[in-house]
Amino acid sequence: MVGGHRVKIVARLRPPIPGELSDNGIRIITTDDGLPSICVNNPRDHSQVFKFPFSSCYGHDSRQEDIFEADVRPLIDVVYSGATATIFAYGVTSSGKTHTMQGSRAQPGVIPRAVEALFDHRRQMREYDVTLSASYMEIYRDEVYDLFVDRETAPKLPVRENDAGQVFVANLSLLPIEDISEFNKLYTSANKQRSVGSTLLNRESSRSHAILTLEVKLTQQDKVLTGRINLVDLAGSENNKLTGNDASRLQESAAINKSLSVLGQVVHALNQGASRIPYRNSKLTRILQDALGGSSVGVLICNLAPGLKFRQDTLNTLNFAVRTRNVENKPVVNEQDTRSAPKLHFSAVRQAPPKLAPLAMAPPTTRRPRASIAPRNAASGVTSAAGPSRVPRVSAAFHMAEAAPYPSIGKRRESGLGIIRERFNVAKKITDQDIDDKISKAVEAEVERRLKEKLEEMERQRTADEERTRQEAEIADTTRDQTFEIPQPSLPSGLLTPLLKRHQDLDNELRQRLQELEKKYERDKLDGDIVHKLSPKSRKKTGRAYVALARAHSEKGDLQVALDLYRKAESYVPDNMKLKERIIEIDLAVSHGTEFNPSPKRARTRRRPRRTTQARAAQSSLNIIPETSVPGDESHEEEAVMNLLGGESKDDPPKQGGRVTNITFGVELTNSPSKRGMGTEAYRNGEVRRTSPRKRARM
Ligand SMILES: Nc1ncnc2c1ncn2[C@@H]1O[C@H](COP(=O)(O)OP(=O)(O)OP(=O)(O)O)[C@@H](O)[C@H]1O
Repeated sequence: MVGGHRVKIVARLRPPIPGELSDNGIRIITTDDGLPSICVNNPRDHSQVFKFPFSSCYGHDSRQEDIFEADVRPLIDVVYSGATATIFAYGVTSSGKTHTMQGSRAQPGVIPRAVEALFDHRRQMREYDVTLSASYMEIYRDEVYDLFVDRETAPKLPVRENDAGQVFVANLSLLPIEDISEFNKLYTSANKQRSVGSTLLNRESSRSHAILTLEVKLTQQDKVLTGRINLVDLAGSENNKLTGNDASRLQESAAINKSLSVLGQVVHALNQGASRIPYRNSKLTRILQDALGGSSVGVLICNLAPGLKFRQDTLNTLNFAVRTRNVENKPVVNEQDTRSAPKLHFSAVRQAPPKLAPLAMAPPTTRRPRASIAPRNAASGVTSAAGPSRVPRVSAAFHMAEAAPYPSIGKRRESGLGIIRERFNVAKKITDQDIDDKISKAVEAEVERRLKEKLEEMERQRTADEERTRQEAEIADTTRDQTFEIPQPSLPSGLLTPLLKRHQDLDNELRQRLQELEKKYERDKLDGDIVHKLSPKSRKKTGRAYVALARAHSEKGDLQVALDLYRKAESYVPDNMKLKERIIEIDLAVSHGTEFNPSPKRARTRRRPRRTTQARAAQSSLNIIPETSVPGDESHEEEAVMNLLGGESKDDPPKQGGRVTNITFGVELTNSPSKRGMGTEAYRNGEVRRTSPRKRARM
């Protein structure tokens, strides 16, 4: 064990991009104790400034190398010591995550610099035999794809867990890399496969989470140290009003927002010391399990976008960062004795799981076709089953070297499975078919074992519940028997009535208890999935119910309970920005012990009548962008949200008669000259957006 390690937070503010309006609403200052802080004006009350101190904060003029040298290079030593490090870039769409991680040819980001540093370091490790390998996956709409496999044929990869509880992506390629130029070729080609799309906020917006893993294997006699660095470029959270997403983008966006919302729930559960951490609620969190409360050294780079339109997202990101910095990991050194079976890691299949090693000795059995092998046969004319409908990157933002066509990479393009085959062939001189059989059998056995375990666990639970119920029934029976043993004729009339009534009550109680147990059993079974099993309407309804409950608690001053309930609501309506806003406010009020003043519940507003074509034409001739004209607009959603939260609006005047309120984000509250009134006119891409009549009426 290397020792407890908190996730390190690095904040980076990008410069305004051409055509984008900027203001001084987000700044970096250095506090008296020398810590840099991100300062953000409250978007709802410009007289408030929120401060978020982090160990590293980078302004719009920061250089790629500044971040790398200060916050990433130290991790290279960690990797060479045999531990795992994970760096993930988090932030709203277009905040600069891909720029920070990949960069461009002129400004290479964390990834190319890390690769260079890993190769540089290798030269110093003369006493070891060092090999470097890479795997690269993307999580697109909650499915995992191998970016080193042609995207037309890439199958969805399953996420599994080995006996040691390590999560891994089965059949993910782990390719050896000899030098930087070889990596560049692979990486450039793979990036072209990544799902990207154009939105109003980003011409090349990542529609998936991408995880590149670089693995270093240090061999010295019988010992093998395995260090890894996971470099994660998360897809950005999206406000569909700003992105102008169409229907297909909306689905992608929902998947992105959902997985990021689960990420937030995982961090929250870890902070609360919860017994159940909802890692399994999304593939992203399952795969990042090791980096969040696991055995990896973690660095979170929070990318922030300037400008008023991103202000709420910035606060969401910073709030997530504040919560994440409390997550503690327990890094371990991955050392193996080569005489024993190697361990498995989520990113690697080249290492056979412990169970696989002895299988090489077993006699060959009948071959079973494996779905994951199908794409490998694509070259020989065999097409795979329906592939993912992903959007290819039209032009990779990152071109470190001229892309080489895959065939030139030759053997190194072999999948992890292929590498296992190759190794076994050398060692035991057995056929591909034998190895496929053994691997299939091992995987099947593992799946069967897990299923059995799960069923046994459920059975144990049911038996325990039944036993309890039986005992309760016995008590009830005893009571009844005793009741009937009493010689009735000798009793005065009316004496039995209370006893019989009690018996009746017990029966009812027992029946009720049984029903509760059944419900609980069903609930437990559904727990992880329940949100996804509900229809959108039911999700909204449930979310609304939680919000009502949360609101009642917050009005009573029971903020912690209210916060938990709001978070519960968020798992049902993860896209609800208003709800996120409320969570941040209460979270900060709870963590700083300050007062929270819930706004009064507003009466439901009547829905505006649909605009006619003529009205729309008249509006467009005035060149005004009405709020409801944004493609993919969800004004009805917005209204539901307002109902959900009592009908507040971003344009609401500050509470408490315009005085500075005590809602403190971050650590400290300062006053700045009031800029109130700015919120009455919204700006988008330089065009003035007229405030809607509905909002004007409210102001
Ligand atoms: N620090 C920076 N300096 C200069 N340009 C930047 C910087 N950060 C981001 N940009 C530019 O901003 C735009 C958006 O950045 P990028 O694509 O990296 O955002 P993103 O967070 O990855 O977005 P998405 O989540 O939509 O993929 C790009 O044109 C990028 O070149």
